[in-house]
Amino acid sequence: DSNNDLAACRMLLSELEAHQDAWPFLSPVRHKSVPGYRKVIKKPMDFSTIKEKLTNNLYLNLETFIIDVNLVFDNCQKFNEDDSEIGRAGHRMRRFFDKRWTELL
Ligand SMILES: Cc1ncccc1N[C@H]1CCCS(=O)(=O)C1
Repeated sequence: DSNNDLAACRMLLSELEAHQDAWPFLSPVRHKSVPGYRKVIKKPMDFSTIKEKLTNNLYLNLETFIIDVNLVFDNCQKFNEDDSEIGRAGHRMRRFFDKRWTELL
C-alpha cells in the first residue's frame, strides 16, 4: 500500500545516495559549468531533487518514483560517453538500482 511504497522509496534512495558511484548524481548538474547540458537534457533529475519530491509527497507510488530514478540514468547515458568516468558510474548505479528494487517485488 502507499505507506510501504513510501518506506521502500526512502530505503532505495538512501541506498543510492550511499553508493560509492553516486557522486555524479547527488546534486543537480551545474549547467553553467557543463556546456550543452541545458540544451540536450530536457528533464534534468538528480538524487537531491528526488529526495525533495519524496519529502513533499510528490510521488504517487513506487512506479512514479522509479520513473524519476530512471530519468537520472537515462540523462546520464544520453549526455556521457559509455566509456567515461560519469558514463560508467551511471551504468553501475542503474545496475545496482534495478537489482535492489526488483528484490522488493
Ligand atoms: C551526471 C552528470 N552528467 C553530465 C555532466 C555532469 C554530471 N554530473 C555532475 C554533477 C555535479 C558534480 S560534477 O560536476 O562533478 C558531475
